Amino acid sequence: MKFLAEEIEEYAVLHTENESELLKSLSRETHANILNPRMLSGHLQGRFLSMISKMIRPETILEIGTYTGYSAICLCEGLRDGGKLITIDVNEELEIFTRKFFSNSPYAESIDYRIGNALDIIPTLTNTFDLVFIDADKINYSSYFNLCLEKVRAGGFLIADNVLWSGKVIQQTDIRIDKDTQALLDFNQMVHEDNRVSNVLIPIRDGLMLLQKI
Ligand SMILES: C[S@@+](CC[C@H](N)C(=O)[O-])C[C@H]1O[C@@H](n2cnc3c(N)ncnc32)[C@H](O)[C@@H]1O
Repeated sequence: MKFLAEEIEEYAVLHTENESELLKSLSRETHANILNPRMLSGHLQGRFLSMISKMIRPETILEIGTYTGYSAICLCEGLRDGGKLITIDVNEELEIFTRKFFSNSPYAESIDYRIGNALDIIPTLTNTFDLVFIDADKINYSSYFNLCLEKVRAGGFLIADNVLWSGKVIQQTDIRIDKDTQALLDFNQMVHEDNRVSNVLIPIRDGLMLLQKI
């Protein structure tokens, strides 16, 4: 399900800041060479993440689900001088491709790229985060939220991607609900009811849940 009419999305992109040349070539090369390129955040969402990061001016960001690094580079655009982004991905096959773009970006020194299962790595992190971006396996969204919340400073933010899951979150209940959809339904309900955070579900691209720790 598309949430925006195609013409409206095109108009929104046309009236949104351009991607950098680096992001354009990252997107092009991901589409040409890497499986599942639709996982990449893309122009409109990428500019949105960049803008959010520039509003927060984070010192420390955690990203769960690097893929080829598009959203990581967008989020780095708002980092304070000397700030750091830790990004985690379990897929080691993406490492060479992704590291090349990180090295060629202005944020080479700011990005700490870790290969491994986020469920194992997050508990080892001793940082306090200003911003967390959750964009990995949907089945573990609630676990990522629970693992990360204690590491987010009061007033800090979490963003979870794909929370509308192509509209499957509102599908008829007589159709069998798959595990990913159920995990997102549970996540959306859980954070909505959690009084430690305030939340807004933004229907951009595949749905972003924006959360602020109270
Ligand atoms: C949707 S993609 C991320 C897209 C990226 N954030 C962007 O916007 O360009 C999801 C990524 O999560 C990774 N992933 C899935 N399960 C994971 C896990 N348990 N730990 C770490 N990464 C995981 C996948 O390998 C995949 O690259």
